Amino acid sequence: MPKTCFILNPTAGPNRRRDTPALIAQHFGALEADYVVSLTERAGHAVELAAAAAAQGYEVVVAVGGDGTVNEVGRGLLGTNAALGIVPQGSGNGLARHLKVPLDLAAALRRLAKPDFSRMDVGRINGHPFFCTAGLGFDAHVSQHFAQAGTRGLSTYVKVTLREYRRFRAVPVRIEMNGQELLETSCYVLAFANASQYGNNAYIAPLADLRDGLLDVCLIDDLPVWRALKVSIGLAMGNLPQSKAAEYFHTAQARVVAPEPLGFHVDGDYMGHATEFDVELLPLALAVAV
Ligand SMILES: Nc1ncnc2c1ncn2[C@@H]1O[C@H](COP(=O)(O)OP(=O)(O)OP(=O)(O)O)[C@@H](O)[C@H]1O
Repeated sequence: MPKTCFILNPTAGPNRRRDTPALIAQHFGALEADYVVSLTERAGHAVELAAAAAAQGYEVVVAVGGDGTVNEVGRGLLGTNAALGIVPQGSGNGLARHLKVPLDLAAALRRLAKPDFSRMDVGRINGHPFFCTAGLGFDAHVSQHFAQAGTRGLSTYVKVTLREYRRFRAVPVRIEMNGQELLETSCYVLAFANASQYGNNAYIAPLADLRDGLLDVCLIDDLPVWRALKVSIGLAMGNLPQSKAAEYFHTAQARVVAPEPLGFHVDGDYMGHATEFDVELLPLALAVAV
C-alpha cells in the first residue's frame, strides 16, 4: 500500500461530515497502512500541506473535498513525484466524477488502498493551474456571485445562476488558438475543459480527455432563452456538442483579448477580472492515483 497523506477540507461540500477522519482510520488503520490525515485551516492551506507531504515522501496525497480542494492539492504536487488521490466530499466533484472515483466515502477509501497510477494533463490560465475546467464569462460570473451567496450546495447554485442570467451580457473577444487568430466574436461563455464536466454531471465538454494533450474549448457566443434551454439540456444529457448550441475547438494554447474586463474562474473558483488571458496545457504534468 502506498504511503498516503489525506488533506481534508472541513468546509467542503453541502454535508460537512464530521466523521471522515474516523472513517479513514477504520478503512486504513486496519490495513496497517502508513497514512496521516491533515486538516486545512484556511483557503490555500492545502497547497502548502500537499507540497510538504510530497517532500516528506508520501506517494499519494489525497484531496478530501471538492474541486477547489483538488485544485489546491494538485498545485502543491506539481513538479513532485507524489500522485493526487481524491475522496470526493465537495458539492460538484467534477474531476472525481470524470475519473470515476466512487462518490461513496467508504468505496473511495477502499479504492485508495490499492490505487491505479497514471498521469493527467494540467491546464493553466494566466499562470493559475487548473485540473478540471477554467473559463471566462457567465460561468465565472456565477462563481463570483455563488461565492458571495453565504450558503453553498446545488440549490443555491441554481438560484444564483437563474438570477444572474437576467443580468449578465456577452462581451466581445478576440480569440487566438494554436498561434493563429481564429475569431472575433462575442463571449457569453468560453470554457477550457481538461475534464469533461463542471461537476454534478454538467458535461460542458463530454469528449474531453485528460490525457490527450489538448483542451476542449467550448464557445457560447450568446444565450437567449431558447438557447439557454438547449444548453441546460445538453449539459445534463452530455450531448451539448451535437445540440449546435455551442461551438467546439481543440487546442494546447489559447490567447483571448477583451476590450473590457471579463471574469474568469479556475476549477469553479472565481479568480478576478482581466482583459487578456493566456491559456496553455501542460501534458501529463500530474501523477494521479485513483
Ligand atoms: N479550512 C478552511 N476554511 C475555509 N476555507 C477553506 C478551508 N480549506 C479550504 N478552503 C477553501 O474552501 C473552498 C471550497 O472547497 P471545495 O471546492 O473543495 O468544496 P466545494 O466548493 O463544496 O466543492 P466543489 O468545488 O466540488 O463544488 C476551496 O476553494 C478552498 O480554498
